[in-house]
Amino acid sequence: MDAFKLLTRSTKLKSLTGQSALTTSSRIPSSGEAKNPQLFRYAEDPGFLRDGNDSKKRKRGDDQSNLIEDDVLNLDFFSSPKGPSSASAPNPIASKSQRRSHGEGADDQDGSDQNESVDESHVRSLLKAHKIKVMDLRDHEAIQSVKTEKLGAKRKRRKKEEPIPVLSKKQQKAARMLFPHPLTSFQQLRKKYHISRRLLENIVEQGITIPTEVQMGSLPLLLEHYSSTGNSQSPVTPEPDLLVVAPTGSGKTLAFLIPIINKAIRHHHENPKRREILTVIVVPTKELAGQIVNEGRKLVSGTGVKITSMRKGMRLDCSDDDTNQIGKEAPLSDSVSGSDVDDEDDRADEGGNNKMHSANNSRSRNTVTKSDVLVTTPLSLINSLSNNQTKDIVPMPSVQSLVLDEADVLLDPLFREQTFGIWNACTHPKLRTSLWSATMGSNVEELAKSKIRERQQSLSISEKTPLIRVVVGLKDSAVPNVTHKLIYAATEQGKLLGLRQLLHPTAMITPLETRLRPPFLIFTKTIARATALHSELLYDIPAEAGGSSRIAVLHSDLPETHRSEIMKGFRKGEIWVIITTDLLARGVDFRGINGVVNYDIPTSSATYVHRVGRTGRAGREGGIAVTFYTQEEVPYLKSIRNLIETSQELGRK
Ligand SMILES: Nc1ncnc2c1ncn2[C@@H]1O[C@H](COP(=O)(O)OP(=O)(O)OP(=O)(O)O)[C@@H](O)[C@H]1O
Repeated sequence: MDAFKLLTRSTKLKSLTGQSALTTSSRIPSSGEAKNPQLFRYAEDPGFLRDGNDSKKRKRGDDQSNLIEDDVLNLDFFSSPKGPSSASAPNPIASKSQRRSHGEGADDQDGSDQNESVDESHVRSLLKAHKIKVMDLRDHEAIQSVKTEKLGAKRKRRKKEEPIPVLSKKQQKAARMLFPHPLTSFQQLRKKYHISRRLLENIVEQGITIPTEVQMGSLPLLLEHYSSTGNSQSPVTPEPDLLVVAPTGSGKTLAFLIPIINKAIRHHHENPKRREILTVIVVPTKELAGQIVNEGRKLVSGTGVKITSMRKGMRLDCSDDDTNQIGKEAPLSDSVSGSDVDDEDDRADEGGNNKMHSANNSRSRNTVTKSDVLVTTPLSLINSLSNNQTKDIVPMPSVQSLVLDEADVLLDPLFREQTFGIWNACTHPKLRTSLWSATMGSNVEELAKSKIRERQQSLSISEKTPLIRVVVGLKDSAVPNVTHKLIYAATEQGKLLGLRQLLHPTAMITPLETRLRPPFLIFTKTIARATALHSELLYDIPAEAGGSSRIAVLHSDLPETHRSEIMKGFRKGEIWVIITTDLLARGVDFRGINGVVNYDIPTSSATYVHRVGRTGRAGREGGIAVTFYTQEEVPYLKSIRNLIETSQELGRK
């Protein structure tokens, strides 16, 4: 009897278009990098752009542009009003003729490759094809006031007493849509945005050649203010605060690292004797912090920029006075003491990071970090700034960029107070904040908006900067390139049986599309269940194949060194299966993971999105997400099923 089939009333989800079971299993994430890391890559078919201009689609586009009245088109949240610099900063919503009259055409010919000579309709087609939506999130009043100012000035010329019309909601929505030129090649980073040559070399050296959608949409916004001269003394447009929602594995890390590293390189250039923390990146887990530092170190190689992860006992040197100079001993005080970080220790990978702390505990307690970029969990930094919460939080006046990665979790009640504490500690008047995640509810947007407003008021900052939102694909949806299986297991015993069949697939009874080849992750809802499942499966892998060493359990109760060892072992391919909790659900990037098993059903859609997003990264095809559920877990099924259908729909479009 086919026990597996008996237990598996597999839900009837439509299969992805053109994705047969055979192709799913013949090309799996562990078989290598995708040729193209983009998720919505049918955009590369030139026919698509032709289609994008066909009558049906054009009609939709025209509808949209029809909504944008002439006057609304004049709204330009980016450009500085006049001056030579504004000529070459492409106004994302100005008409072609307006841009020509501002001399933008000349810039196209001068500095950049042919992609930049694209006209506005092509820009819109590109953004649409790659499912990139950019929107100004400022309050209606702010938009209205820009509108009013512009209209007011115009009408003054026409007829003084004429009342200023109020924008309808529809018009306001249309006015908020922005169409910035997307980044179509990494070479543009240098040609157009003048990033450091070495930084570009470091990107290219990693074999990164095609920008992903989130990079296409967000990098121009974060770099545009230097696009004219390459000189930070004269930024041409205000750098915005940014909210980015883009699928898991779509390259958000690179999208926020490139601008902040470039900023640090400029800072060193302009202040050769000064090193201070310019950027704080806050993440929910130590695993993610370690990973970002590793990614960052590849990018900063040879640039003089230093990126460090926050460790227990580490003291920060946040002073912005001249005593904080490279090569000089930092001043000692209550919150700032000790010597500089040993580069050797500091350069280590995740395991090494911890090595320093455990092997040299007393020394690390006095460590000062004089890094340019600090990556930290909320609690580690708060503890460091408040002497383990025994004193007031020390401000960090030098920090100019605050990055909240997995922002929805960081603004969740669990972390919110700590995250806001860090945000408040960043007192630089020009602080820019960016929030990144694959899922972001509207409450997060509202929280971010009100925090930015509150901070500006409390620090009496009069400069009004744009708050821009970039969305790639559909907000809060799972990656479209993963095959989802919902498997009814009836009971706990049924789950175990089902899982064993994934571990030991038998051609006869395991459906082809459900075969899961290592490496993969198994998620449980609690540490206790993860531990129990690990004990249960420990001897399932035969000794000839490596036995119990191939399967590990990872959760937050384990010592940091142990956690790092497991992460390293998995990355090296020594460990094949990790049983874990939601500790590894977010941000962690193991490139060639073939699948994810939800041994316990996720209790929220966001958790589902992040867990299954550990596979199918950077455009890799063939990842599988298997979710077991028992009778008790049925109530959670509906939202997950809807989410899967939406993501499949997205993949088909
Ligand atoms: N342009 C690119 N070309 C090829 N690979 C890329 C590119 N950009 C990023 N990657 C790779 O894609 C993988 C996923 O990137 P990253 O971890 O930044 O995703 P993410 O969007 O932050 O995902 P998550 O939401 O899960 O945190 C990484 O291995 C990264 O090196």
